[in-house]
Amino acid sequence: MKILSVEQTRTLDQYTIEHEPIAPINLMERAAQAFTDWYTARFDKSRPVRIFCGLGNNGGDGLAIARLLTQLEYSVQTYVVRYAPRESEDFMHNHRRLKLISSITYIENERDIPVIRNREVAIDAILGLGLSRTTEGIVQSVIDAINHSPATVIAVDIASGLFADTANGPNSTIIQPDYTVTFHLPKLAFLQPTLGLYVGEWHWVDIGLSRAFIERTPTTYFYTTEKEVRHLLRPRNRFSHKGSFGHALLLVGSYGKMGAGVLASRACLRSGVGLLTVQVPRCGYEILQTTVPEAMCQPDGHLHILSGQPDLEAPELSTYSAIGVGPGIGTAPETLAMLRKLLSEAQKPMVIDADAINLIAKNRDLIDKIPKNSILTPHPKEFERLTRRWTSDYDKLGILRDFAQRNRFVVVLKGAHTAIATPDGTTHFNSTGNPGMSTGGTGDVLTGILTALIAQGYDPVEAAVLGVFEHGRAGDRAAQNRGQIGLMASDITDSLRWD
Ligand SMILES: NC(=O)C1=CN([C@@H]2O[C@H](COP(=O)(O)OP(=O)(O)OC[C@H]3O[C@@H](n4cnc5c(N)ncnc54)[C@H](O)[C@@H]3O)[C@@H](O)[C@H]2O)[C@@H](O)CC1
Ligand SMILES: Nc1ncnc2c1ncn2[C@@H]1O[C@H](COP(=O)(O)OP(=O)(O)O)[C@@H](O)[C@H]1O
Ligand SMILES: [K+]
Repeated sequence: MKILSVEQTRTLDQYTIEHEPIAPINLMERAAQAFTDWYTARFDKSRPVRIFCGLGNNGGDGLAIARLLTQLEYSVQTYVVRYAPRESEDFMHNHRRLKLISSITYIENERDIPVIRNREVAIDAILGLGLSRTTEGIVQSVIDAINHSPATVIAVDIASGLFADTANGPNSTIIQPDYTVTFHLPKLAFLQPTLGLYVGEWHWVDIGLSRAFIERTPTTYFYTTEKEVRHLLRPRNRFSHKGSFGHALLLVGSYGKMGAGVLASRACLRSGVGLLTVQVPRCGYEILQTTVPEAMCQPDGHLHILSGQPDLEAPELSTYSAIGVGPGIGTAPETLAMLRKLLSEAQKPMVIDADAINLIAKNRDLIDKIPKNSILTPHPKEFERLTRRWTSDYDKLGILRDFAQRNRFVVVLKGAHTAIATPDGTTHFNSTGNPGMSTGGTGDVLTGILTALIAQGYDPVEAAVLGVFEHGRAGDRAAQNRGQIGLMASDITDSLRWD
Protein backbone atom coordinates (compact mmCIF):
# COMPACT_ATOMS: atom_id res chain seq x y z
CA MET A 1 0.00 0.00 0.00
CA LYS A 2 1.35 3.41 -0.90
CA ILE A 3 2.03 6.12 1.66
CA LEU A 4 1.38 9.54 0.13
CA SER A 5 2.62 12.95 1.24
CA VAL A 6 0.21 15.60 2.57
CA GLU A 7 0.45 17.42 -0.74
CA GLN A 8 -0.37 14.25 -2.69
CA THR A 9 -3.24 13.50 -0.31
CA ARG A 10 -4.74 16.91 -0.98
CA THR A 11 -4.49 16.33 -4.72
CA LEU A 12 -6.04 12.89 -4.20
CA ASP A 13 -9.07 14.46 -2.47
CA GLN A 14 -9.37 17.03 -5.24
CA TYR A 15 -9.02 14.43 -7.98
CA THR A 16 -11.71 12.26 -6.38
CA ILE A 17 -14.02 15.27 -6.14
CA GLU A 18 -13.54 16.14 -9.82
CA HIS A 19 -13.45 12.67 -11.36
CA GLU A 20 -15.88 10.50 -9.39
CA PRO A 21 -17.42 13.12 -9.39
CA ILE A 22 -18.60 13.93 -5.88
CA ALA A 23 -19.31 17.29 -4.24
CA PRO A 24 -16.78 18.14 -1.46
CA ILE A 25 -19.60 18.28 1.09
CA ASN A 26 -20.67 14.75 0.11
CA LEU A 27 -17.14 13.46 0.46
CA MET A 28 -17.10 14.99 3.93
CA GLU A 29 -20.41 13.29 4.68
CA ARG A 30 -18.93 9.98 3.55
CA ALA A 31 -15.95 10.51 5.87
CA ALA A 32 -18.24 11.37 8.78
CA GLN A 33 -20.42 8.33 8.07
CA ALA A 34 -17.36 6.04 7.91
CA PHE A 35 -16.12 7.43 11.24
CA THR A 36 -19.58 7.05 12.79
CA ASP A 37 -19.85 3.42 11.63
CA TRP A 38 -16.43 2.73 13.14
CA TYR A 39 -17.44 4.45 16.37
CA THR A 40 -20.85 2.85 16.87
CA ALA A 41 -19.39 -0.62 16.29
CA ARG A 42 -17.15 -0.09 19.36
CA PHE A 43 -18.79 2.35 21.76
CA ASP A 44 -22.32 2.14 23.11
CA LYS A 45 -24.69 4.97 24.00
CA SER A 46 -23.93 4.85 27.71
CA ARG A 47 -20.76 6.89 27.18
CA PRO A 48 -21.29 10.64 26.77
CA VAL A 49 -19.43 12.10 23.78
CA ARG A 50 -17.79 15.52 23.60
CA ILE A 51 -16.77 16.54 20.09
CA PHE A 52 -14.20 19.33 19.73
CA CYS A 53 -14.23 20.98 16.31
CA GLY A 54 -11.85 23.40 14.62
CA LEU A 55 -12.86 25.77 11.85
CA GLY A 56 -11.49 23.92 8.79
CA ASN A 57 -12.64 20.72 7.15
CA ASN A 58 -11.50 18.56 10.06
CA GLY A 59 -13.92 20.63 12.15
CA GLY A 60 -16.50 20.09 9.38
CA ASP A 61 -16.06 16.33 9.78
CA GLY A 62 -16.54 16.75 13.54
CA LEU A 63 -19.83 18.66 13.09
CA ALA A 64 -21.15 16.04 10.66
CA ILE A 65 -20.14 13.26 13.08
CA ALA A 66 -21.96 15.14 15.88
CA ARG A 67 -25.12 15.25 13.77
CA LEU A 68 -24.95 11.56 12.81
CA LEU A 69 -24.34 10.43 16.40
CA THR A 70 -27.09 12.71 17.71
CA GLN A 71 -29.51 11.21 15.18
CA LEU A 72 -28.54 7.77 16.49
CA GLU A 73 -29.47 9.01 19.98
CA TYR A 74 -25.96 9.09 21.39
CA SER A 75 -25.50 11.74 24.08
CA VAL A 76 -23.39 14.34 22.25
CA GLN A 77 -22.09 17.78 23.23
CA THR A 78 -20.40 19.76 20.45
CA TYR A 79 -17.77 22.47 20.91
CA VAL A 80 -16.27 24.80 18.32
CA VAL A 81 -12.81 26.09 19.17
CA ARG A 82 -12.87 29.65 17.84
CA TYR A 83 -9.21 30.34 17.19
CA ALA A 84 -9.68 32.44 14.04
CA PRO A 85 -12.36 34.62 12.44
CA ARG A 86 -12.94 32.44 9.35
CA GLU A 87 -14.50 29.05 8.80
CA SER A 88 -14.30 26.75 5.77
CA GLU A 89 -17.35 26.56 3.50
CA ASP A 90 -18.09 22.93 4.31
CA PHE A 91 -17.68 23.69 8.01
CA MET A 92 -20.38 26.38 7.64
CA HIS A 93 -22.70 23.99 5.82
CA ASN A 94 -22.42 21.34 8.54
CA HIS A 95 -22.69 24.00 11.22
CA ARG A 96 -26.08 25.07 9.84
CA ARG A 97 -27.31 21.47 9.68
CA LEU A 98 -26.21 20.62 13.23
CA LYS A 99 -27.72 23.84 14.61
CA LEU A 100 -31.15 22.63 13.50
CA ILE A 101 -31.07 19.64 15.84
CA SER A 102 -28.66 20.49 18.62
CA SER A 103 -26.84 23.22 20.51
CA ILE A 104 -23.20 24.14 19.88
CA THR A 105 -20.90 25.62 22.52
CA TYR A 106 -18.11 28.01 21.54
CA ILE A 107 -14.72 27.96 23.18
CA GLU A 108 -12.97 31.32 22.87
CA ASN A 109 -10.98 31.39 26.08
CA GLU A 110 -9.97 29.00 28.84
CA ARG A 111 -13.11 29.66 30.91
CA ASP A 112 -15.16 28.04 28.16
CA ILE A 113 -13.31 24.70 28.29
CA PRO A 114 -15.57 22.04 29.87
CA VAL A 115 -14.49 19.56 32.53
CA ILE A 116 -14.12 16.22 30.76
CA ARG A 117 -14.94 13.26 32.99
CA ASN A 118 -14.14 9.62 33.31
CA ARG A 119 -16.10 7.28 30.97
CA GLU A 120 -16.67 10.14 28.54
CA VAL A 121 -15.32 10.04 25.01
CA ALA A 122 -13.54 13.10 23.58
CA ILE A 123 -13.50 13.26 19.79
CA ASP A 124 -10.74 15.46 18.43
CA ALA A 125 -11.75 17.22 15.19
CA ILE A 126 -9.82 20.42 15.79
CA LEU A 127 -7.10 20.25 13.16
CA GLY A 128 -6.43 17.73 10.43
CA LEU A 129 -4.09 17.58 7.48
CA GLY A 130 -4.38 21.35 7.05
CA LEU A 131 -2.06 21.96 10.01
CA SER A 132 0.38 24.59 8.81
CA ARG A 133 2.05 25.80 11.99
CA THR A 134 2.62 24.81 15.59
CA THR A 135 -0.50 25.05 17.75
CA GLU A 136 -0.87 28.02 20.09
CA GLY A 137 -3.38 30.00 22.19
CA ILE A 138 -6.79 28.54 22.79
CA VAL A 139 -6.15 25.52 20.51
CA GLN A 140 -3.20 24.63 22.71
CA SER A 141 -5.28 25.02 25.89
CA VAL A 142 -8.06 22.76 24.57
CA ILE A 143 -5.54 20.12 23.48
CA ASP A 144 -3.94 20.26 26.96
CA ALA A 145 -7.34 19.88 28.63
CA ILE A 146 -8.21 16.86 26.49
CA ASN A 147 -4.81 15.26 27.13
CA HIS A 148 -5.13 15.78 30.89
CA SER A 149 -8.67 14.38 31.03
CA PRO A 150 -9.49 10.79 31.96
CA ALA A 151 -11.64 10.38 28.82
CA THR A 152 -11.04 8.00 25.93
CA VAL A 153 -9.68 10.21 23.14
CA ILE A 154 -10.29 9.57 19.44
CA ALA A 155 -8.62 11.66 16.74
CA VAL A 156 -10.48 12.26 13.50
CA ASP A 157 -8.07 11.65 10.57
CA ILE A 158 -4.95 12.67 12.54
CA ALA A 159 -4.26 13.99 16.03
CA SER A 160 -4.61 17.77 16.16
CA GLY A 161 -1.19 19.39 16.16
CA LEU A 162 0.66 16.44 14.60
CA PHE A 163 2.36 17.05 11.25
CA ALA A 164 1.68 14.07 8.98
CA ASP A 165 5.07 13.77 7.35
CA THR A 166 7.45 16.36 8.75
CA ALA A 167 8.97 16.80 12.19
CA ASN A 168 7.07 18.73 14.87
CA GLY A 169 8.97 21.35 16.82
CA PRO A 170 10.39 20.37 20.23
CA ASN A 171 7.63 21.84 22.43
CA SER A 172 4.58 21.20 20.27
CA THR A 173 1.22 20.63 21.89
CA ILE A 174 -0.37 17.61 20.23
CA ILE A 175 -3.39 15.46 21.04
CA GLN A 176 -2.43 12.10 22.57
CA PRO A 177 -5.28 9.89 21.38
CA ASP A 178 -6.16 6.35 22.30
CA TYR A 179 -7.29 5.87 18.69
CA THR A 180 -6.79 7.60 15.37
CA VAL A 181 -9.38 6.92 12.68
CA THR A 182 -7.91 8.00 9.39
CA PHE A 183 -9.61 8.53 6.02
CA HIS A 184 -6.57 8.54 3.85
CA LEU A 185 -3.87 5.93 3.42
CA PRO A 186 -1.57 5.59 6.45
CA LYS A 187 0.45 8.72 7.10
CA LEU A 188 4.19 8.54 7.60
CA ALA A 189 3.81 9.93 11.13
CA PHE A 190 1.76 6.86 12.15
CA LEU A 191 4.76 4.57 11.67
CA GLN A 192 7.48 6.45 13.57
CA PRO A 193 8.68 5.22 16.98
CA THR A 194 8.88 8.62 18.67
CA LEU A 195 5.37 9.61 17.55
CA GLY A 196 3.44 6.60 18.88
CA LEU A 197 2.05 8.72 21.73
CA TYR A 198 0.33 11.00 19.19
CA VAL A 199 -1.27 8.20 17.22
CA GLY A 200 -2.51 5.50 19.59
CA GLU A 201 -4.10 2.56 17.85
CA TRP A 202 -4.82 3.60 14.29
CA HIS A 203 -7.57 2.41 12.01
CA TRP A 204 -8.10 3.15 8.35
CA VAL A 205 -11.64 3.61 7.07
CA ASP A 206 -12.18 3.59 3.31
CA ILE A 207 -14.00 6.64 1.94
CA GLY A 208 -13.58 5.65 -1.71
CA LEU A 209 -10.78 8.00 -2.71
CA SER A 210 -9.70 7.47 -6.32
CA ARG A 211 -7.79 4.20 -6.74
CA ALA A 212 -6.74 5.21 -10.24
CA PHE A 213 -5.05 8.31 -8.86
CA ILE A 214 -3.33 6.37 -6.09
CA GLU A 215 -2.07 3.82 -8.60
CA ARG A 216 -0.36 6.36 -10.78
CA THR A 217 0.99 8.61 -8.03
CA PRO A 218 4.72 8.04 -7.47
CA THR A 219 6.00 7.51 -3.94
CA THR A 220 9.06 6.07 -2.28
CA TYR A 221 7.18 4.95 0.87
CA PHE A 222 5.10 1.79 1.15
CA TYR A 223 3.18 -0.03 3.88
CA THR A 224 3.28 -3.81 3.47
CA THR A 225 -0.13 -5.49 3.36
CA GLU A 226 -0.97 -9.18 3.55
CA LYS A 227 -2.28 -9.21 -0.03
CA GLU A 228 1.02 -7.92 -1.40
CA VAL A 229 3.01 -10.47 0.57
CA ARG A 230 0.82 -13.36 -0.55
CA HIS A 231 1.81 -12.46 -4.06
CA LEU A 232 5.51 -12.92 -3.28
CA LEU A 233 5.30 -16.39 -1.74
CA ARG A 234 6.25 -19.13 -4.21
CA PRO A 235 4.32 -22.39 -4.18
CA ARG A 236 6.29 -25.65 -4.10
CA ASN A 237 6.60 -27.85 -7.14
CA ARG A 238 5.28 -31.36 -6.60
CA PHE A 239 8.53 -32.86 -7.93
CA SER A 240 10.84 -30.67 -5.92
CA HIS A 241 13.62 -32.10 -3.72
CA LYS A 242 15.90 -30.69 -1.05
CA GLY A 243 18.29 -29.48 -3.72
CA SER A 244 15.53 -27.23 -5.04
CA PHE A 245 15.53 -24.97 -1.99
CA GLY A 246 19.14 -24.02 -1.63
CA HIS A 247 21.94 -24.72 0.80
CA ALA A 248 22.41 -22.06 3.46
CA LEU A 249 25.47 -21.44 5.62
CA LEU A 250 25.05 -19.72 8.98
CA LEU A 251 28.10 -18.46 10.88
CA VAL A 252 26.84 -17.98 14.40
CA GLY A 253 27.50 -18.24 18.13
CA SER A 254 30.32 -17.94 20.64
CA TYR A 255 30.88 -19.24 24.17
CA GLY A 256 27.83 -18.19 26.18
CA LYS A 257 25.91 -17.12 23.08
CA MET A 258 25.28 -20.37 21.30
CA GLY A 259 21.56 -19.82 21.85
CA ALA A 260 21.59 -17.11 19.19
CA GLY A 261 23.00 -19.66 16.77
CA VAL A 262 20.40 -22.26 17.70
CA LEU A 263 17.56 -19.73 17.29
CA ALA A 264 18.78 -18.60 13.87
CA SER A 265 19.32 -22.19 12.72
CA ARG A 266 15.90 -23.43 13.76
CA ALA A 267 14.19 -20.43 12.15
CA CYS A 268 16.16 -21.02 8.95
CA LEU A 269 14.96 -24.61 8.77
CA ARG A 270 11.38 -23.59 9.57
CA SER A 271 11.52 -21.16 6.65
CA GLY A 272 11.94 -23.75 3.96
CA VAL A 273 15.68 -24.02 3.31
CA GLY A 274 16.71 -27.24 1.51
CA LEU A 275 19.96 -27.81 3.42
CA LEU A 276 21.60 -25.96 6.26
CA THR A 277 25.21 -25.97 7.40
CA VAL A 278 26.04 -24.11 10.59
CA GLN A 279 29.56 -23.00 11.43
CA VAL A 280 30.11 -22.61 15.18
CA PRO A 281 33.07 -22.48 17.59
CA ARG A 282 34.07 -25.96 18.79
CA CYS A 283 32.26 -25.44 22.11
CA GLY A 284 29.02 -25.19 20.16
CA TYR A 285 29.37 -28.39 18.23
CA GLU A 286 27.44 -30.70 20.54
CA ILE A 287 24.93 -28.01 21.44
CA LEU A 288 24.03 -27.51 17.83
CA GLN A 289 24.02 -31.18 16.86
CA THR A 290 21.74 -31.94 19.78
CA THR A 291 19.29 -29.05 19.53
CA VAL A 292 19.09 -28.83 15.73
CA PRO A 293 19.61 -32.34 14.35
CA GLU A 294 18.31 -31.27 10.93
CA ALA A 295 21.38 -29.04 10.41
CA MET A 296 24.91 -30.08 9.48
CA CYS A 297 27.53 -28.62 11.77
CA GLN A 298 30.96 -27.34 10.80
CA PRO A 299 33.14 -26.66 13.90
CA ASP A 300 35.58 -23.75 13.79
CA GLY A 301 39.18 -24.39 14.92
CA HIS A 302 38.73 -22.07 17.91
CA LEU A 303 37.08 -23.40 21.04
CA HIS A 304 35.12 -20.29 22.02
CA ILE A 305 34.75 -17.99 19.04
CA LEU A 306 34.58 -18.07 15.27
CA SER A 307 38.09 -17.52 13.94
CA GLY A 308 37.88 -19.00 10.45
CA GLN A 309 41.08 -20.91 11.39
CA PRO A 310 42.40 -23.34 10.57
CA ASP A 311 40.76 -23.65 7.17
CA LEU A 312 38.81 -26.81 7.73
CA GLU A 313 37.70 -28.92 4.87
CA ALA A 314 34.61 -26.90 4.33
CA PRO A 315 32.94 -26.79 0.94
CA GLU A 316 33.83 -23.75 -1.15
CA LEU A 317 31.83 -20.69 -0.13
CA SER A 318 30.43 -20.53 -3.65
CA THR A 319 28.61 -23.83 -3.15
CA TYR A 320 26.25 -22.15 -0.66
CA SER A 321 23.25 -20.35 -2.07
CA ALA A 322 23.09 -17.99 0.92
CA ILE A 323 25.27 -17.02 3.86
CA GLY A 324 24.04 -15.48 7.11
CA VAL A 325 26.47 -14.15 9.70
CA GLY A 326 26.29 -12.36 13.01
CA PRO A 327 24.00 -13.73 15.73
CA GLY A 328 25.99 -14.28 18.90
CA ILE A 329 29.46 -14.15 17.28
CA GLY A 330 30.96 -11.45 19.54
CA THR A 331 33.57 -8.94 18.40
CA ALA A 332 36.92 -10.62 19.12
CA PRO A 333 39.84 -9.74 16.79
CA GLU A 334 39.90 -13.32 15.47
CA THR A 335 36.21 -13.03 14.59
CA LEU A 336 36.91 -9.74 12.83
CA ALA A 337 39.58 -11.52 10.78
CA MET A 338 37.09 -14.26 9.93
CA LEU A 339 34.49 -11.67 8.85
CA ARG A 340 37.04 -9.79 6.74
CA LYS A 341 37.94 -12.98 4.90
CA LEU A 342 34.30 -14.01 4.52
CA LEU A 343 33.26 -10.66 3.06
CA SER A 344 36.19 -10.65 0.65
CA GLU A 345 35.41 -14.11 -0.65
CA ALA A 346 31.61 -14.03 -0.73
CA GLN A 347 30.17 -13.28 -4.14
CA LYS A 348 26.43 -13.45 -3.49
CA PRO A 349 24.18 -11.24 -1.35
CA MET A 350 24.49 -12.18 2.33
CA VAL A 351 22.47 -11.60 5.50
CA ILE A 352 24.47 -9.58 8.03
CA ASP A 353 23.24 -9.09 11.59
CA ALA A 354 24.13 -8.20 15.16
CA ASP A 355 27.85 -8.42 16.04
CA ALA A 356 28.78 -8.64 12.36
CA ILE A 357 27.20 -5.18 12.01
CA ASN A 358 29.02 -3.94 15.12
CA LEU A 359 32.34 -5.17 13.69
CA ILE A 360 31.64 -3.43 10.39
CA ALA A 361 30.70 -0.21 12.21
CA LYS A 362 34.11 -0.20 13.90
CA ASN A 363 36.03 -1.23 10.78
CA ARG A 364 34.45 0.88 8.11
CA ASP A 365 36.68 -0.34 5.30
CA LEU A 366 34.58 -3.51 5.45
CA ILE A 367 31.51 -1.67 4.12
CA ASP A 368 32.96 -1.71 0.61
CA LYS A 369 33.62 -5.43 0.84
CA ILE A 370 29.99 -6.39 1.52
CA PRO A 371 28.43 -7.95 -1.60
CA LYS A 372 25.90 -5.66 -3.28
CA ASN A 373 22.23 -6.35 -2.46
CA SER A 374 23.15 -7.92 0.88
CA ILE A 375 20.58 -7.60 3.65
CA LEU A 376 21.75 -5.83 6.82
CA THR A 377 19.43 -6.14 9.81
CA PRO A 378 20.43 -3.54 12.42
CA HIS A 379 18.25 -2.51 15.34
CA PRO A 380 18.32 1.29 15.83
CA LYS A 381 21.40 1.25 18.09
CA GLU A 382 23.37 -0.86 15.62
CA PHE A 383 22.23 1.39 12.79
CA GLU A 384 23.38 4.47 14.68
CA ARG A 385 26.82 2.88 15.13
CA LEU A 386 26.88 2.21 11.41
CA THR A 387 25.85 5.74 10.44
CA ARG A 388 25.27 8.67 12.81
CA ARG A 389 22.90 9.94 15.48
CA TRP A 390 19.66 11.42 14.09
CA THR A 391 17.67 14.46 15.15
CA SER A 392 14.18 13.09 14.37
CA ASP A 393 12.49 10.04 12.89
CA TYR A 394 12.40 11.81 9.54
CA ASP A 395 16.12 12.56 9.71
CA LYS A 396 16.65 8.87 10.45
CA LEU A 397 14.59 7.85 7.42
CA GLY A 398 16.77 10.09 5.25
CA ILE A 399 19.97 8.54 6.63
CA LEU A 400 18.49 5.08 6.10
CA ARG A 401 17.50 5.74 2.50
CA ASP A 402 20.89 7.30 1.62
CA PHE A 403 22.87 4.51 3.29
CA ALA A 404 20.96 1.77 1.45
CA GLN A 405 21.06 3.59 -1.88
CA ARG A 406 24.70 4.65 -1.75
CA ASN A 407 25.98 1.19 -0.82
CA ARG A 408 23.33 -0.80 -2.71
CA PHE A 409 22.24 -2.71 0.39
CA VAL A 410 18.84 -3.76 1.65
CA VAL A 411 18.71 -2.34 5.17
CA VAL A 412 16.15 -3.75 7.59
CA LEU A 413 15.91 -1.22 10.42
CA LYS A 414 14.14 -3.24 13.10
CA GLY A 415 11.49 -2.17 15.60
CA ALA A 416 7.74 -1.61 15.57
CA HIS A 417 6.91 -1.05 11.89
CA THR A 418 10.38 -2.19 10.80
CA ALA A 419 11.57 0.01 7.92
CA ILE A 420 13.18 -1.75 4.96
CA ALA A 421 15.24 0.54 2.73
CA THR A 422 16.22 -0.75 -0.71
CA PRO A 423 19.01 0.04 -3.18
CA ASP A 424 16.52 1.83 -5.45
CA GLY A 425 15.54 4.37 -2.78
CA THR A 426 12.18 2.97 -1.64
CA THR A 427 11.26 2.25 1.98
CA HIS A 428 8.77 -0.42 3.06
CA PHE A 429 7.20 -0.26 6.52
CA ASN A 430 6.07 -3.54 8.05
CA SER A 431 2.51 -3.95 9.31
CA THR A 432 2.85 -7.05 11.53
CA GLY A 433 4.44 -7.68 14.92
CA ASN A 434 3.79 -6.61 18.49
CA PRO A 435 5.61 -5.44 21.62
CA GLY A 436 5.76 -9.05 22.86
CA MET A 437 8.60 -9.40 20.36
CA SER A 438 10.76 -6.96 22.32
CA THR A 439 12.72 -9.79 23.90
CA GLY A 440 16.19 -11.28 23.37
CA GLY A 441 16.66 -13.57 20.39
CA THR A 442 13.80 -12.42 18.16
CA GLY A 443 16.30 -10.72 15.83
CA ASP A 444 18.31 -13.96 15.57
CA VAL A 445 15.14 -15.68 14.43
CA LEU A 446 14.73 -13.04 11.71
CA THR A 447 18.29 -13.66 10.47
CA GLY A 448 17.51 -17.36 10.08
CA ILE A 449 14.31 -16.57 8.17
CA LEU A 450 15.99 -14.14 5.77
CA THR A 451 18.92 -16.48 5.10
CA ALA A 452 16.48 -19.27 4.23
CA LEU A 453 14.59 -17.04 1.78
CA ILE A 454 17.76 -15.89 0.00
CA ALA A 455 18.88 -19.54 -0.17
CA GLN A 456 15.61 -20.40 -1.92
CA GLY A 457 16.30 -17.81 -4.58
CA TYR A 458 14.10 -14.93 -3.45
CA ASP A 459 15.38 -11.57 -4.57
CA PRO A 460 16.84 -9.76 -1.51
CA VAL A 461 14.20 -7.00 -1.45
CA GLU A 462 11.39 -9.54 -1.73
CA ALA A 463 13.07 -11.72 0.89
CA ALA A 464 13.29 -8.78 3.30
CA VAL A 465 9.69 -7.61 2.81
CA LEU A 466 8.28 -11.15 2.97
CA GLY A 467 10.55 -12.36 5.78
CA VAL A 468 9.95 -9.37 8.04
CA PHE A 469 6.18 -9.62 7.46
CA GLU A 470 6.07 -13.36 8.27
CA HIS A 471 8.36 -12.91 11.29
CA GLY A 472 5.90 -10.34 12.64
CA ARG A 473 2.89 -12.47 11.73
CA ALA A 474 4.39 -15.45 13.57
CA GLY A 475 5.00 -13.08 16.51
CA ASP A 476 1.34 -12.08 16.41
CA ARG A 477 0.24 -15.72 16.43
CA ALA A 478 2.61 -16.47 19.30
CA ALA A 479 1.22 -13.50 21.24
CA GLN A 480 -2.28 -14.82 20.72
CA ASN A 481 -1.32 -18.15 22.24
CA ARG A 482 0.92 -16.90 25.01
CA GLY A 483 0.06 -13.26 25.49
CA GLN A 484 2.67 -10.61 24.72
CA ILE A 485 4.39 -10.84 28.08
CA GLY A 486 4.93 -14.59 27.95
CA LEU A 487 6.25 -14.59 24.39
CA MET A 488 9.84 -15.68 23.80
CA ALA A 489 11.88 -15.87 20.62
CA SER A 490 11.54 -19.61 19.98
CA ASP A 491 7.73 -19.22 20.09
CA ILE A 492 8.06 -17.11 16.93
CA THR A 493 9.89 -19.93 15.13
CA ASP A 494 7.29 -22.43 16.30
CA SER A 495 4.49 -20.16 15.03
CA LEU A 496 5.87 -19.70 11.50
CA ARG A 497 3.37 -20.85 8.88
CA TRP A 498 4.18 -20.18 5.27
CA ASP A 499 0.76 -20.34 3.68
N1 LIG B 1 -12.29 16.54 0.49
C1 LIG B 1 -11.63 16.79 1.54
O1 LIG B 1 -10.83 17.71 1.54
C2 LIG B 1 -11.84 15.99 2.72
C3 LIG B 1 -11.30 16.47 3.89
N2 LIG B 1 -11.53 15.87 5.05
C4 LIG B 1 -11.08 16.47 6.32
O2 LIG B 1 -10.47 17.70 6.09
C5 LIG B 1 -9.25 17.77 6.80
C6 LIG B 1 -8.41 18.79 6.13
O3 LIG B 1 -9.17 19.97 6.13
P1 LIG B 1 -8.51 21.41 6.01
O4 LIG B 1 -7.64 21.42 4.83
O5 LIG B 1 -9.60 22.39 6.12
O6 LIG B 1 -7.58 21.47 7.27
P2 LIG B 1 -7.88 21.63 8.83
O7 LIG B 1 -9.23 21.22 9.20
O8 LIG B 1 -6.74 20.97 9.46
O9 LIG B 1 -7.82 23.22 9.08
C7 LIG B 1 -6.97 24.03 8.36
C8 LIG B 1 -7.14 25.47 8.84
O10 LIG B 1 -6.52 25.59 10.10
C9 LIG B 1 -5.56 26.63 10.07
N3 LIG B 1 -4.44 26.21 10.89
C10 LIG B 1 -3.40 25.44 10.52
N4 LIG B 1 -2.57 25.23 11.55
C11 LIG B 1 -3.14 25.87 12.61
C12 LIG B 1 -2.78 26.02 13.97
N5 LIG B 1 -1.68 25.47 14.45
N6 LIG B 1 -3.59 26.71 14.79
C13 LIG B 1 -4.72 27.26 14.30
N7 LIG B 1 -5.09 27.17 13.03
C14 LIG B 1 -4.32 26.48 12.19
C15 LIG B 1 -5.19 26.82 8.63
O11 LIG B 1 -4.75 28.12 8.42
C16 LIG B 1 -6.49 26.47 7.94
O12 LIG B 1 -7.33 27.60 7.88
C17 LIG B 1 -8.77 16.36 6.81
O13 LIG B 1 -7.84 16.09 7.82
C18 LIG B 1 -10.05 15.61 7.01
O14 LIG B 1 -10.39 15.58 8.37
C19 LIG B 1 -12.52 14.82 5.12
O15 LIG B 1 -13.75 15.45 5.23
C20 LIG B 1 -12.47 13.95 3.90
C21 LIG B 1 -12.63 14.75 2.66
N1 LIG C 1 7.20 -3.30 19.68
C1 LIG C 1 7.49 -4.11 18.65
N2 LIG C 1 6.60 -4.27 17.65
C2 LIG C 1 6.90 -5.06 16.60
N3 LIG C 1 8.07 -5.74 16.45
C3 LIG C 1 8.98 -5.62 17.41
C4 LIG C 1 8.75 -4.81 18.55
N4 LIG C 1 9.85 -4.88 19.35
C5 LIG C 1 10.73 -5.69 18.71
N5 LIG C 1 10.21 -6.15 17.55
C6 LIG C 1 10.90 -7.02 16.57
O1 LIG C 1 11.72 -7.98 17.28
C7 LIG C 1 13.00 -8.09 16.67
C8 LIG C 1 14.09 -7.66 17.67
O2 LIG C 1 15.34 -7.82 17.11
P1 LIG C 1 16.69 -7.46 17.89
O3 LIG C 1 16.57 -6.11 18.50
O4 LIG C 1 17.81 -7.70 16.94
O5 LIG C 1 16.70 -8.52 19.05
P2 LIG C 1 17.82 -9.61 19.43
O6 LIG C 1 19.15 -9.00 19.12
O7 LIG C 1 17.63 -9.85 20.89
O8 LIG C 1 17.54 -10.81 18.62
C9 LIG C 1 12.96 -7.24 15.41
O9 LIG C 1 12.60 -8.01 14.31
C10 LIG C 1 11.88 -6.21 15.74
O10 LIG C 1 11.29 -5.69 14.59
K1 LIG D 1 -7.99 15.90 14.38
